[in-house]
Amino acid sequence: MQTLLEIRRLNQFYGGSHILWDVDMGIPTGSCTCLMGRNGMGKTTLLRCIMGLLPASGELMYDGQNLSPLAADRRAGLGIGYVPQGREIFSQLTVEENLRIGLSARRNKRRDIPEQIFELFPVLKKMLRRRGGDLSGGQQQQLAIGRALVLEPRLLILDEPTEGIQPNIVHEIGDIILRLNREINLTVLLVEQKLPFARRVASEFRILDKGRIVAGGSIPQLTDALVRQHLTV
Ligand SMILES: Nc1ncnc2c1ncn2[C@@H]1O[C@H](COP(=O)(O)OP(=O)(O)OP(=O)(O)O)[C@@H](O)[C@H]1O
Repeated sequence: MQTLLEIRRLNQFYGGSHILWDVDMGIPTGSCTCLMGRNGMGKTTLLRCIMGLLPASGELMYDGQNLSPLAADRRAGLGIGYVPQGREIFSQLTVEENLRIGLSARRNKRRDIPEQIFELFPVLKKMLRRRGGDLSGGQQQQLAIGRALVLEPRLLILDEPTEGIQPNIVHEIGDIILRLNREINLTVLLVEQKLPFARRVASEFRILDKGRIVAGGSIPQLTDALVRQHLTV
């Protein structure tokens, strides 16, 4: 199995607190890998380290390239799309303006929004002139994913995309992630707390417990014992 992103001995500190401890993790090319763990175990922190939004020591190799010396915008430009926790939609900007923000990180100078985004999210086309703040939670999540896809990434990183979203829309977000992964061949790294959702969309899992990777494998290897030990509250 080829690895698109390889993390080796990653350590991260917030001031004096040691948050991530010698994290070793590989994201197989073509996988949908779910990073799991209870609240406060370091999942968001790890994603932010990958994106270059937080400093960390250790090795980060993406498609054979060393990411460590690169600033966040350069990492995005290599084809890593990021949908942050809480979505971070600009509520005063229109849907179109929010999508255009994603274009700024592109390597080539293409300046139009790829049509594929509107095929995936028809609602965004209908709402192009509406302000981001007027969209529902589910629509905002679609906009946040759309904005990350404007880069035409190879790796898409999503931080709890179903948080605060109505159950019927959660299923729809799952369908979209499955399509991106299976049809468009995007490699996906996802933080997700909802177990049925993770089991449905992911092919691989990794578990963080107190800042350390304590388990991982393919989704059928995510046993009830592991769930009890590391995930249930
Ligand atoms: N800006 C910060 N300064 C200091 N400590 C922080 C900061 N952000 C997070 N932490 C601490 O780092 C640890 C990991 O937080 P992180 O948000 O990465 O966890 P998480 O697994 O993503 O949790 P959640 O599911 O609640 O988002 C927590 O103990 C948290 O209190």
